[in-house]
Amino acid sequence: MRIDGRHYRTIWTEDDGRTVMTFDQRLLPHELRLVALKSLEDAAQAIETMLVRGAPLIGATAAYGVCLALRDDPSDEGIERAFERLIRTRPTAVNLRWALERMRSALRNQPHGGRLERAYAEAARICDEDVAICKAIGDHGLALIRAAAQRKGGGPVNVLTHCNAGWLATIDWGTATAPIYRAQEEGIDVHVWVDETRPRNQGAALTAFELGQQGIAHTVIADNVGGHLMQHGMVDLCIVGTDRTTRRGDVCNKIGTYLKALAAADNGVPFYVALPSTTIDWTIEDGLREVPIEQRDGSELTRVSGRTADGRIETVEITPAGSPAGNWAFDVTPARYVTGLVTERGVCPATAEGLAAVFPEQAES
Ligand SMILES: CSC[C@H](O)[C@@H](O)C(=O)COP(=O)(O)O
Repeated sequence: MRIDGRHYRTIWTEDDGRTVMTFDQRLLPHELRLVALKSLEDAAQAIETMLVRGAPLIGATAAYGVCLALRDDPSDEGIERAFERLIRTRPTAVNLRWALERMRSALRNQPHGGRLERAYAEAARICDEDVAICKAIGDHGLALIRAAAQRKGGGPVNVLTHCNAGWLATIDWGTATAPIYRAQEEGIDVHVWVDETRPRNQGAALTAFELGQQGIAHTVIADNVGGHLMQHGMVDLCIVGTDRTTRRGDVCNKIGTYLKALAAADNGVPFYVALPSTTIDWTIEDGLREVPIEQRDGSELTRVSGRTADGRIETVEITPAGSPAGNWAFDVTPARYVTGLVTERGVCPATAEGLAAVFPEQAES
């Protein structure tokens, strides 16, 4: 996707093909700062500090983190050390584990000599596949937006989204945003309600930024507005992403997603979740009991940052000193509130049978 007219992916290699480049998402939309990741520790800290974020991008960064680790130590122990360091960086997005396991099985039992090349090639394949997967999600989701446009028979299709499941969260295209970008290509009139997504404001900062850069009509709304808009017929469909979806279709996503799903169910608004197969955790069923929910520092809630009129980034306190803050970063939407899962192989019901029909080889393993 484009920033100031130039095409970027969110992660790429430069120079000798070994320096891993990304940009610091904590500074967007105010500054586009490119960052070179040069070591395992750089990659791990980029994930931990949310310099990069979003389930597929977390996975891809971890894959490159393994490559960077192998530059210092290509032994089996080196691979294990990298795995152990990276798996601890963030607990909820399952793409992290998926990417690390894939790297480990591509490298284990391979001669030490060619390991580094093999690692970089595998990480690049993970990225290329993610781009193709997101594009395919876009094609399948496009049919849903097209159908909404036909039902409506005029005026923009209003899509509500939460957090940033856009191209910044993936390698390119995004998951929830891919159908929107495809709709734009098809000339469908589309408008996006962008939940601000407190406390880190991924919607207000990142989704609004990327939609604006691609010329998509959008409006940023406070997190509590969506229900009101749905009651007044102002939302045609919701499309959100996910950090981990269980084999029976329970969806873990950014905190607040569940409340949007409840409001959508109460108002008969279709609620879709766009996801690559790499975000399905086939090892678990019950999202409420089995998905580890990240709890983050309360300061994310008690402080806000933004750019001042003279261009400085400032952080200010918004709560009384001493008030404790609870900061759960994700919640689980039970499958019964999900109208459909938009995957790279098509749209399916959020049920064990629905997912098994689309991914039979995974469901049986
Ligand atoms: C496609 S990324 C996963 C989600 O869709 C996204 O909404 C999300 O929750 C990302 O969380 P983050 O904490 O910013 O990494």
